[in-house]
Amino acid sequence: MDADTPTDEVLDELFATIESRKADLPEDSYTTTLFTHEKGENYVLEKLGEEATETILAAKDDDREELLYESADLVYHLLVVLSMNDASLDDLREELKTRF
Ligand SMILES: N=c1c2ncn([C@@H]3O[C@H](COP(=O)(O)OP(=O)(O)OP(=O)(O)O)[C@@H](O)[C@H]3O)c2ncn1[C@@H]1O[C@H](COP(=O)(O)O)[C@@H](O)[C@H]1O
Repeated sequence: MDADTPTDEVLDELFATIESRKADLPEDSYTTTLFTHEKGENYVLEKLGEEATETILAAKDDDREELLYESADLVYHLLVVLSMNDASLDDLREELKTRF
């Protein structure tokens, strides 16, 4: 693995950014719009479902590039849902580790 290969730190950095957005709610932030939407958590859950559907369609189309794009959207929205429910990326890691 060369120095440019992303590591799991990418997820840590992303989750830290999401948590920062939740705390500060800066303007001009898509993440802020998710935390403050008038429909509340339901809006983010709808987006999560949309991204899951888009990921499924990309996989069915055998479109690797699109699959990765939509998978990234899906992971991002899932991390927002975890943050909204006061769960962390480490909590998810712990749950996954129990399944080894
Ligand atoms: N990883 C993401 C990320 N992935 C997806 N998205 C947003 O999620 C939205 C997805 O909605 P849509 O699917 O409708 O948009 P789309 O993907 O362009 O369109 P489709 O082709 O998928 O239909 C888009 O507006 C994307 O910009 C993200 N927004 C932010 N991040 C990360 O969060 C950080 C903070 O972002 P801000 O809060 O906006 O500063 C950024 O630096 C990124 O690291």
